[in-house]
Amino acid sequence: MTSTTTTAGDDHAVARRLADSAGEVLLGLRAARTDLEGAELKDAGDRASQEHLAAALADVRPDDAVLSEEAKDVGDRASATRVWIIDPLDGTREFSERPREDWAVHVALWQDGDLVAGAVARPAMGATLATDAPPALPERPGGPGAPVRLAVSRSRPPAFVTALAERLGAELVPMGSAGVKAMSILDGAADAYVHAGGQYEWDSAAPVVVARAAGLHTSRIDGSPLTYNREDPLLPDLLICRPELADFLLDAIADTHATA
Ligand SMILES: Nc1ncnc2c1ncn2[C@@H]1O[C@H](COP(=O)(O)O)[C@@H](OP(=O)(O)O)[C@H]1O
Ligand SMILES: [Mg+2]
Repeated sequence: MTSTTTTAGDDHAVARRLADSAGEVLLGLRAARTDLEGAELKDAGDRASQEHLAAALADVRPDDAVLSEEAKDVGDRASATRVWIIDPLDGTREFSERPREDWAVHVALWQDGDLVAGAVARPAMGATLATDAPPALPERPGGPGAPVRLAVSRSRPPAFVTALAERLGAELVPMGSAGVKAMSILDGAADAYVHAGGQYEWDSAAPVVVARAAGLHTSRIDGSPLTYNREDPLLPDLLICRPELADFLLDAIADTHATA
């Protein structure tokens, strides 16, 4: 683990540093353990990143609670005032498919009712985005009239997304990892990320807080707010998109559901 002290940096900087250092652990593991593949590589990655992040958080933020995909949800996390919501390896499948780059580390902080800081590291791409320095949203290539590009899961795209894409004349951009899909909007490679059918708070917390800091729209697919640190961490659907497309996409999603 990288050396840290309890006073080192504000929460935004801590989120970035932890996501980056966990990414280094994962890159090192993937390079060194050429004997591992498939489920063994996935498990080794989940475990190594979880151990790193748990130790780092215990060091720099010992009084805060943690909700992680890879740790038992114990104690009174849901009634805590500060909770780090982490996914040590998002896009686990893609991590195990060398040399794919579409996997991420998610580190977010929830405080007093909402997400307040976070980072999404994309270690194999060398591209971390965080709330300490949110990027400016690039122009849409082709301008406002260009077909909408929807980032979707490459392994389990929600059934309604195909119908939605047909309704919109949109292009599907399949890739792994919720964080990679959300950040692809900030890279200018997609215009929206639509998901439904299952996911958990750790899959979307860091992507959502970084997306919001950069001015993107974030909501459930019915337009209601995404809320975090609930007793049950199931958070099965979301829409993250360029702000000027939000009403258009929410209407189209509602129409698609109405006619399904
Ligand atoms: N229907 C579903 N139910 C539960 N989790 C889902 C899901 N669809 C996607 N996810 C989770 O969302 C993340 C991104 O998935 P995808 O790449 O398919 O879009 C993955 O996280 P993990 O890799 O952390 O498990 C995946 O497990
Ligand atoms: Mg995940």
